[in-house]
Amino acid sequence: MSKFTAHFESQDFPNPVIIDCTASAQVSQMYYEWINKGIHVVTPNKKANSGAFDQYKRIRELQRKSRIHYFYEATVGAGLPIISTLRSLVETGDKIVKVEGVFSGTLSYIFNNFNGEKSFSQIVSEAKASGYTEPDPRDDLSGMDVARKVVILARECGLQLELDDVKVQSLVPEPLQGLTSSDEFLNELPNFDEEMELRRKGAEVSGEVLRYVGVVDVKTNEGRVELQSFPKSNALAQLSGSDNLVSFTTSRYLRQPLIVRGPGAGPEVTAAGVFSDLLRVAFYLGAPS
Ligand SMILES: NC(=O)C1=CN([C@@H]2O[C@H](COP(=O)(O)OP(=O)(O)OC[C@H]3O[C@@H](n4cnc5c(N)ncnc54)[C@H](OP(=O)(O)O)[C@@H]3O)[C@@H](O)[C@H]2O)C=CC1
Ligand SMILES: N[C@@H](CC=O)C(=O)O
Repeated sequence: MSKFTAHFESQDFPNPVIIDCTASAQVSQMYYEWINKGIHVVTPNKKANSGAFDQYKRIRELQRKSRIHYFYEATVGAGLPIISTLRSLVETGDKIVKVEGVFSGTLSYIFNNFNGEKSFSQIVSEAKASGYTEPDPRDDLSGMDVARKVVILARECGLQLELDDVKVQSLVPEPLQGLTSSDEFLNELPNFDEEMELRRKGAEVSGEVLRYVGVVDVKTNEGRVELQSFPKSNALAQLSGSDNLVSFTTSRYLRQPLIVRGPGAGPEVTAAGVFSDLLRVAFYLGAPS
């Protein structure tokens, strides 16, 4: 842990909460210790819940048997109520069949704006400047950020999925996969604009648009992340900005899935998601609502 060490003990404060707003796996490895010390944890960081299943299970079991809270609503959909919706479906006895849709604000923004007016690399830079991407945008373009969300949602559904089990279609051009820095990657990306433009035109000639989707299939115990083309009449084709659209097909919502849609990335909505979790901790601890 180079930059960060939590020095305080829980008894120094009446109800300590640590909010981890990094994307660091190292920081997320501290959660067990913090919860064990009586420190509540709130985070938009996906690393703990999409890391090794045993570690995740250890945290969840400790948190369940302690009176310590661990909230991570913003790990999927930023400020949108995705985790809480899924939880309330499961807790009220519904059976989840499938969770699918656009889970990435960055890739939504990119494909919602990739209409022939600007190059692919230009739109990637805009997504980064808008604060939608991960600290390293390759995490978005490689599909790993969506794959992590697929794992998080799958585990909420009761599956024991590991990140490696998710089939991922990466959008990082093969020759750029070995680059060490994200700056180098962004500098090289324009060289592959033509390749992406061909894919876009391929969908366009059939009257379709490209969308990057994630799927948790509970029946087959599978997760996948892929670029698909959709007719313009499809709800996914009508997204705008950084919209996420998450569709829950369940026993209760079988013919007509329950849908949550809205901006799914960016500093404001993410901060709101994290703040809402913090208020929930305070409320559960007895603060007036
Ligand atoms: N941006 C978004 O729309 C959303 C983001 N999230 C999640 O929120 C988290 C943060 O994302 P975002 O705010 O965009 O990323 P940023 O890169 O803007 O912020 C990350 C911050 O974490 C700090 N940091 C990194 N490692 C450490 C460490 N070991 N100790 C202390 N500080 C550290 C960085 O400091 P420094 O700059 O000094 O390196 C930086 O200030 C990620 O986990 C992301 O997945 C979730 C939902 C939406
Ligand atoms: N980079 C992510 C941020 C939220 O998780 C995204 O684009 O969705």
